[in-house]
Amino acid sequence: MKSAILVFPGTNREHDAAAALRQICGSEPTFVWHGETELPAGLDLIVVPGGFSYGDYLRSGAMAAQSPIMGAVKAAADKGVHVLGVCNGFQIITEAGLLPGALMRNASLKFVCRDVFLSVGTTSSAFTSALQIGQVLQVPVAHHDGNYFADAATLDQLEAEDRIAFRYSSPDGEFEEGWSPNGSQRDIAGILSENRRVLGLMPHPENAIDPLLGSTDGAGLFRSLVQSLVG
Ligand SMILES: NC(=O)CC[C@H](N)C(=O)O
Repeated sequence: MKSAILVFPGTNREHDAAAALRQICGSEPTFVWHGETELPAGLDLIVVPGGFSYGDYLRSGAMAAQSPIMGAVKAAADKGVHVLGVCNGFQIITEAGLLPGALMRNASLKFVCRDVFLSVGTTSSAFTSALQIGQVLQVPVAHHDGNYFADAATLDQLEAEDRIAFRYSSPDGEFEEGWSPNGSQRDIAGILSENRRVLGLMPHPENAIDPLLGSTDGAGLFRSLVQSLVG
């Protein structure tokens, strides 16, 4: 599996993403600086990792979305290359127009850093194929702008097209008040693009791959990728 991890000024999870790709997918990623205009040839996966690109100034992800490398990312996505945006990466690819909606300030107006529970919404994507629908994953979040917003028509479309990959839930997989860390519309934690090859999610699966970190539930996403993308 050939993968690239983008690095912007202020990115801080690129090595966590690299560790997950190494440990679970058995592949060594290439780091690509935001000022580049080309990506390595023959990529299967582009990871846009978490962090505080451009210090979250203006709006989280808004400035990074205008970086030189994003033209190549959009062109690759148009050709069907898989793109995984985690946390700030989700914000960046949404600002770049690869996914609909926006990530707004958490409803609490506070930075939230803790484990959350995610219910798997679909297994029909390369990111979720090794999971089960309704399976509950314990994965950490660390953000202040994770409140997913889209208009009702877009949310209905995401649901109708089975594009909600993950929802915040209780540990039993129930959608009850109090479990979402940020007030996202319809408890959305992660969504897929129309062609199902771009996934953006706020929680950090790359930080839940080792028992020492309290959970290995994030490993299933990387296992799905390696099963789906390595033929
Ligand atoms: N961990 C992250 O990627 C954080 C994303 C962004 N800086 C926020 O706080 O919302």
